[in-house]
Amino acid sequence: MEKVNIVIAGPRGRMGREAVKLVHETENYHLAAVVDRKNDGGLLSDFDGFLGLDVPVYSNIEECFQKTDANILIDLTTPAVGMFHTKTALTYGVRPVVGTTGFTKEDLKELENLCKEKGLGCVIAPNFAVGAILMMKFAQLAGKYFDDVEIIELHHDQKLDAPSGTAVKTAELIAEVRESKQQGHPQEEEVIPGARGANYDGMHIHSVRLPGLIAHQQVMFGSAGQTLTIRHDSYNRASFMSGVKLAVDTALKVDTLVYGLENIIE
Ligand SMILES: NC(=O)C1=CN([C@@H]2O[C@H](COP(=O)(O)OP(=O)(O)OC[C@H]3O[C@@H](n4cnc5c(N)ncnc54)[C@H](O)[C@@H]3O)[C@@H](O)[C@H]2O)C=CC1
Ligand SMILES: O=C(O)C1=N[C@H](C(=O)O)C[C@H](O)C1
Repeated sequence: MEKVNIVIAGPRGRMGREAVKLVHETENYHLAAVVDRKNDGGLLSDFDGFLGLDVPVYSNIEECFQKTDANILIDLTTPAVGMFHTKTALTYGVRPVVGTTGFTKEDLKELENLCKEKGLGCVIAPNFAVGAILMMKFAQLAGKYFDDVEIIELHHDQKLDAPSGTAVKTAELIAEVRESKQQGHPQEEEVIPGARGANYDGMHIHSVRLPGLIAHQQVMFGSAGQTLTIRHDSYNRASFMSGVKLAVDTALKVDTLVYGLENIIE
């Protein structure tokens, strides 16, 4: 079987390191190159923790795609560069699998059009963990029966974006099935600005950042005399890797943008 040539952007990050391991250990995958801000022209094995991985490092993603026969880009970088990397990949005929969060609705529309134009698959997954996908699906189901919901997402304190991509996606999924509603007392006032969190179509999203946490989310529904809480916890980044593999295999098969693994997991 021919191997899938994969480029990873952000290989030394918390997620990138796990993704390197996944690609290295998967029989039909080949780590063709990495994109890193450091060590342009060197090898991944020059960095600590990548012994034996003599994979070329590029700092310029365009140069990487010009010199590498890549099928897939796995992007695990930052909101600031994720969009540029994804667009560049599609321009070079490379199918992106994007874990990086912080994409706007406009970004997604632009990428959807670019995928159509190029006839290429792309998977953007705000969360790769199967349990988190189920948590979002269960929350969407509960959203049909409860009008009031608060989303509390909890992450490590090195996270750049708030609210998390998962929290935004959860709110989007609930908004698809719920009548729009401004929650809480109509005259409620924030004594300290931000106390009620972010507002998505009347739902409130609260972002907790603490050292010691990894990635967690609780979706709380309430109605007269009852609450329902749906919670998911990722205790390590390995929890995301089966979803990354599913996303790679899907991006190779489809010719459109897939936003969210809930569209793949039935
Ligand atoms: N979809 C999912 O299931 C998950 C998504 N994430 C998202 O993935 C992204 C990465 O998360 P972490 O690994 O925790 O962050 P991290 O900060 O540990 O890693 C990011 C890496 O990107 C690198 N980077 C930044 N700019 C770059 C550039 N121009 N070219 C190449 N590399 C560049 C940094 O040097 C760093 O090594 C974030 O957006 C996060 O929200 C994180 C966990 C799970
Ligand atoms: O930055 C993280 O760590 C995570 N980011 C994703 C998000 O923004 O939802 C997925 C997961 O929650 C971990």
